[in-house]
Amino acid sequence: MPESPCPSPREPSAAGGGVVLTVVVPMPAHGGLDARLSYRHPHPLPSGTLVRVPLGRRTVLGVVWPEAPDGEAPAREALRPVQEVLTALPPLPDEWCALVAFAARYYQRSLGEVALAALPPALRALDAAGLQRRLARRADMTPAAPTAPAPSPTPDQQAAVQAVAEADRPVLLFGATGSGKTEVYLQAAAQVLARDARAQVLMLVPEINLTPQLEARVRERFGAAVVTLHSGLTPAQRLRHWLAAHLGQARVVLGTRTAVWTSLPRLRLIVVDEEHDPSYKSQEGARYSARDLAVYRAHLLAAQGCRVVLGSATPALESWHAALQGRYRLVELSDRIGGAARPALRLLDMRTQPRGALLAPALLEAIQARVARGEQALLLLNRRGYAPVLACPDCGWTSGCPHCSAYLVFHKDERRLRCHHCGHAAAVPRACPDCGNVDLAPLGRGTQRLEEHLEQTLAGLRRPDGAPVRVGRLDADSARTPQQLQALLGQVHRGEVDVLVGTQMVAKGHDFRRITLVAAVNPDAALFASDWRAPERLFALLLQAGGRAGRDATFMAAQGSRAELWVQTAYPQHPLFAALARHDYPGFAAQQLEERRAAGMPPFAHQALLRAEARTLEAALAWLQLAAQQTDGLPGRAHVTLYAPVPMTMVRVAGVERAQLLLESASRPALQALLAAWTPRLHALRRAGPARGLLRWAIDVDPLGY
Ligand SMILES: Nc1ncnc2c1ncn2[C@@H]1O[C@H](COP(=O)(O)OP(=O)(O)OP(=O)(O)O)[C@@H](O)[C@H]1O
Ligand SMILES: [Zn+2]
Repeated sequence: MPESPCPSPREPSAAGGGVVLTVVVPMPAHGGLDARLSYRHPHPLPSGTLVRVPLGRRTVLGVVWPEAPDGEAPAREALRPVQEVLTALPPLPDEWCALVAFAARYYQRSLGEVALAALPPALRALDAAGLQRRLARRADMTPAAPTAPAPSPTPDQQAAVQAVAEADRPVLLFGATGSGKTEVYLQAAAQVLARDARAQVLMLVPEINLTPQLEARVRERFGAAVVTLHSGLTPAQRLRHWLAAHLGQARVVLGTRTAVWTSLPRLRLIVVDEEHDPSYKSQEGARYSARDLAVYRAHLLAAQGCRVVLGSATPALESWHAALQGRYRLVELSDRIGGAARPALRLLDMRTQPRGALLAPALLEAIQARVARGEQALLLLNRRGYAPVLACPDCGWTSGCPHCSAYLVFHKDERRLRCHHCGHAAAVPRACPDCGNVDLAPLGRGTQRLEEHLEQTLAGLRRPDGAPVRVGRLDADSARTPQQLQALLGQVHRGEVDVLVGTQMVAKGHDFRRITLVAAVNPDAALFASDWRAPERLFALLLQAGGRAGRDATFMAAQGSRAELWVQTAYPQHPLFAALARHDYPGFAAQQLEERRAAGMPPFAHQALLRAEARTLEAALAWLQLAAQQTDGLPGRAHVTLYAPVPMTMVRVAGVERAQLLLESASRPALQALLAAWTPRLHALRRAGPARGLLRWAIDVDPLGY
């Protein structure tokens, strides 16, 4: 990422009896202002101070801002007084302001939008009195002594912890699944906290509810000094946790993507677990990457000795490339804890299996044998529902969504057809709407169908204790609430479920101890998807899924069992599988990077998308065409390639047509210069209103998917 100077606090200028303050207010860039406004106040206030100021007829939360680095004067029309200063809170740290300023600039959003979205929503509604009451009510967070002792680190882990402490650049912790990366994060955190009685640690994870074990582990280790920040909290909880972090009482913040914005006055270590996970990239508002911002944040705090660790068994190719170039320090954990073997790959050539078989007979036998021995099996099928389409074999009717360019998925248990994109639901028709045929057939397979199939085929099978086999399913339907999810995960951990079927949710960092066999039922679609990141994603998914097998070396030895990853595919010769069989991420990455280099794709080029949504596809495309013309003569233009506007792969969602324009450049500064000059032109173009029917547009810098 490009560097940005930390803006220096502004010397307030005299105006009337007091001073003029620059305050950032919640305002989207569409107004043509950059969301910095001037207000009067009797005396100077440090930058980062939270204030309440009038904006139009409302009173809003604002942040006293350091003067713009270019000294450009903010709009002065509205020299109204600051209404209230939230003196109960210390100002937001300079580094926080610098992070927000950078993100607004880099992702082409208004400062006010980014700054206010980075604060807890409940804070926006509080006045000084309300805040005082909140603070008084807050329970005292006395840092409790750790409740669980740390295991003694392996030599590899010890070396990794030391490398983190000594690193002069971001660390990429590359370690196989189950190699003890989490333990490295915990020990590195413990070291930082022990060295400085006020130091704080930020741990980012892709998803908190899916891996409650991790939260439990962090809490066991650091006691009451831990707070979480994620979307599952109530607004009041979120505010309470945020305040604890901002006031320095929370020493460890464990959170998802949005937690990267937490105000942490003494941040000294940032961990990004499973750094390859696409959920670190926001898909709305400012489309930021929490991983990239974490790296930038540590860079802002380099002088204070803040470190950042990105960890994964399958790093994003961008991160891997940075490590190869030496921009990141590569630290490896080479073995699984306890010497557990990595799963052996078994490819099942589906071209030679009985036609229409959901599971190859050999795989079914293997599952039966394992369950009969008291082991667990995990089956990955990345489609929820019973069947992805309902079809009429007579006339060819298919269950299309009336609002989207997608099929309605057949959910057998509720007898409904559901669109997974817009939420549209309809009863299953009794007969074909086109020809009246009553024998409609589900096409393809989803997790519900696989679950049903397994329940039928395994019906006679017994576990070692004589009990019948239990099949469980983990997907967005079976785990609609956090409670359902917790209950299901608990059943798997306690061994009450023998065969677990699920979407990619089953592949995430679970530490299930008795799983010995993992199978990918139908991964082929991803091999040839139009998205050029698909192979990278599939490799990560399969390797991570396989990583759930055989994690407990003692259990494996006692069972005399061998961890296996089975993959059903019609393309067993695909090079991706050869690399997977060798557990060879570096080999896979080298081959992918070579392809990307040859094709001039990221990380060898930098991209941005202009997306447009409109009532008609023509309107969306026409607006993108106008937008493209606006790039004429802009700085950086000569070094940026503009592609023709195209419909998105999923062109229609919820009745809205979507199109996009890709910009690409070998030079990030050139692309940034162009975007910065282009954005105000686009706002002006929109205000002038030449494109009828346009609903929204947005720029996505470093997009992850098309
Ligand atoms: N030094 C150690 N001594 C004993 N047990 C350990 C040690 N380090 C880790 N473990 C245990 O080994 C298992 C795997 O470790 P951990 O969860 O840290 O791995 P990981 O690399 O984060 O895994 P994944 O990437 O698959 O989520 C856990 O049950 C953990 O408690
Ligand atoms: Zn739909």
